[in-house]
Amino acid sequence: MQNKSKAIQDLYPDELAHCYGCGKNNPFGYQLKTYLVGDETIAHFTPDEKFTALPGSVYGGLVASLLDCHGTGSAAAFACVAENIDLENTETIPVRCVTASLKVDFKAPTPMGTELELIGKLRSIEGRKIWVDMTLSAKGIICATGEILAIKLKSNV
Ligand SMILES: CCCCCCCC(=O)SCCNC(=O)CCNC(=O)[C@H](O)C(C)(C)COP(=O)(O)OP(=O)(O)OC[C@H]1O[C@@H](n2cnc3c(N)ncnc32)[C@H](O)[C@@H]1OP(=O)(O)O
Repeated sequence: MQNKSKAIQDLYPDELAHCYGCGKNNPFGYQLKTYLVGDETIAHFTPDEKFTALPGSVYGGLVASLLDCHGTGSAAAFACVAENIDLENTETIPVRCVTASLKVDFKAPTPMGTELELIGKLRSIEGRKIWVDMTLSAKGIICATGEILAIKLKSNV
């Protein structure tokens, strides 16, 4: 697999870049960015206090939504690699992945105001079904794990 200097979400065409979690064209959203590095994907996000659950820790819905968008971004990246799409030399990708299933396990409180690191690993690709395993960590401690089943849409709509 290849190293990637551009986020996979920045390769979505403009009309599909409004996702609240990861769309580069949504000024109100998180604009999460997933990078392919070797055979893994990586993303970072630093939550602020509006995402509070218990004082000092992050609301689980945010954790789930970060895993959701990192998962679909990772699935799109892994699908592109499997299809020999050269991510380094393209402006937009033809692959669209959406979440069919997302499982989150909360392992430890996710701290507020600390950069979170999301890592994705491809488990398998079977036709249009792409499974990705993920971790969300803070300062090297795994706060949550996620498993996503992303489905590659049939058309490019
Ligand atoms: C491009 C920018 C993307 C940004 C995305 C950001 C992340 C998101 O939040 S996406 C939004 C949340 N997700 C959605 O709204 C998706 C809603 N669901 C759907 O649209 C459809 O159910 C969809 C597209 C997932 C699948 O529909 P369709 O394309 O008709 O495929 P379908 O034939 O039903 O399923 C394909 C395969 O997946 C399997 N599958 C589908 N859903 C599930 C599920 N929940 N669990 C297990 N397997 C499933 C099916 O059994 C089938 O398997 P097989 O090929 O072996 O028979």
